[in-house]
Amino acid sequence: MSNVESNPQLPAKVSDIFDPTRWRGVEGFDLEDMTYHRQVERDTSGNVLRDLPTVRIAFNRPEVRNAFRPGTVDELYRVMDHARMSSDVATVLLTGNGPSPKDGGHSFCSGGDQRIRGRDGYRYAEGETADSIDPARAGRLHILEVQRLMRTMPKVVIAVVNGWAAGGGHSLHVVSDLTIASREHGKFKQTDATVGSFDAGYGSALLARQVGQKTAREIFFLAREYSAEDMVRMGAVNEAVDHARLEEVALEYGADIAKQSPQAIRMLKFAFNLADDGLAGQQVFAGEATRMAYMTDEAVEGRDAFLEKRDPDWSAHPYYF
Ligand SMILES: CC(C)(COP(=O)(O)OP(=O)(O)OC[C@H]1O[C@@H](n2cnc3c(N)ncnc32)[C@H](O)[C@@H]1OP(=O)(O)O)[C@@H](O)C(=O)NCCC(=O)NCCSC(=O)c1cc(O)c2ccccc2c1O
Repeated sequence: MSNVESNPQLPAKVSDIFDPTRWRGVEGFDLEDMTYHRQVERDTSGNVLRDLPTVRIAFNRPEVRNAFRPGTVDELYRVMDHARMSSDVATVLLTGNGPSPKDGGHSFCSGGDQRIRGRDGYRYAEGETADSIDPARAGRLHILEVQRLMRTMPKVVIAVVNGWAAGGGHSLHVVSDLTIASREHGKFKQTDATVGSFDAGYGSALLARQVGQKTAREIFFLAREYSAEDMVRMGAVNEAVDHARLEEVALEYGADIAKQSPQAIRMLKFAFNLADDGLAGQQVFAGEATRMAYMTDEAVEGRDAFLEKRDPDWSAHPYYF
């Protein structure tokens, strides 16, 4: 065992391809269904030298193919929002821990936990099954709130599909900015209609933008299984990667993203979203345009003139064409 690997500060190995030397657990979260790690550089003894600009968010219910229940979604939203507000984070990797201790199956996410699905959405429950549902709390469909957060956060979200992406898990990969998938274990299946559900928002409409109308309808209407290579051919996955190298390659993506201008990345993400997101997309893009405007001397003159109770002097600011 090397010095690094014997360092007691290393986080637990939460997944088969998780390299504890590349990460530290993010403190301040009491997580049950998710894990949250920050990429770090360590010295030869394994001590953290500095944080690096990628975070790893992972579903941690491999025994049910990383299905999400309301508490899982609450945790996912909290850590995703923390990543959104961390100004030194450029890239979010969304993945699943595993494989399953029960049968060795690999999963990214298999969508809503069907055992606690009620007639009004997914129900909070003390235990794992329907008999422990909390009747005082309404059903939730708030994975859609997570989708909107992923879509509107000014960071690149990469789905790192290490196993099954099914149902609502499939939609999470669709809404991610980029997807890389395990060549051996990455499997895609849109099971919504099989269980009487339908993501009629990003999960279907955005998929049709990515793969075309006929193919998207095939994926939803037939609920067939597709490999990572199939999805690369269809245009929904950027790259199929050897399973053992999946997280390493995801970090290489993160390193390349971190070489680009943060401002350019967020303007590009919001520009890619704009047409499909309508006025809500325009609002997000326009907010960043306003931020850039505030950085100019021209906008400073407008503010200063107001505070100094005088007319603004625009003479130094031409009508550019
Ligand atoms: C993902 C699979 C194709 C994998 O098949 P495989 O044969 O490899 O594994 P098993 O089927 O044997 O599963 C092992 C183990 O895990 C349990 N499990 C798997 N998925 C779930 C799940 N989603 N919920 C509960 N439990 C699950 C399975 O029962 C086994 O348990 P054992 O006790 O028997 O060991 C396959 O598992 C599969 O098809 N899974 C179901 C996928 C699915 O239909 N997901 C739900 C789709 S609907 C949805 O996600 C959804 C959620 C929302 O919140 C929405 C909100 C708004 C709009 C739409 C929404 C939406 O569509």
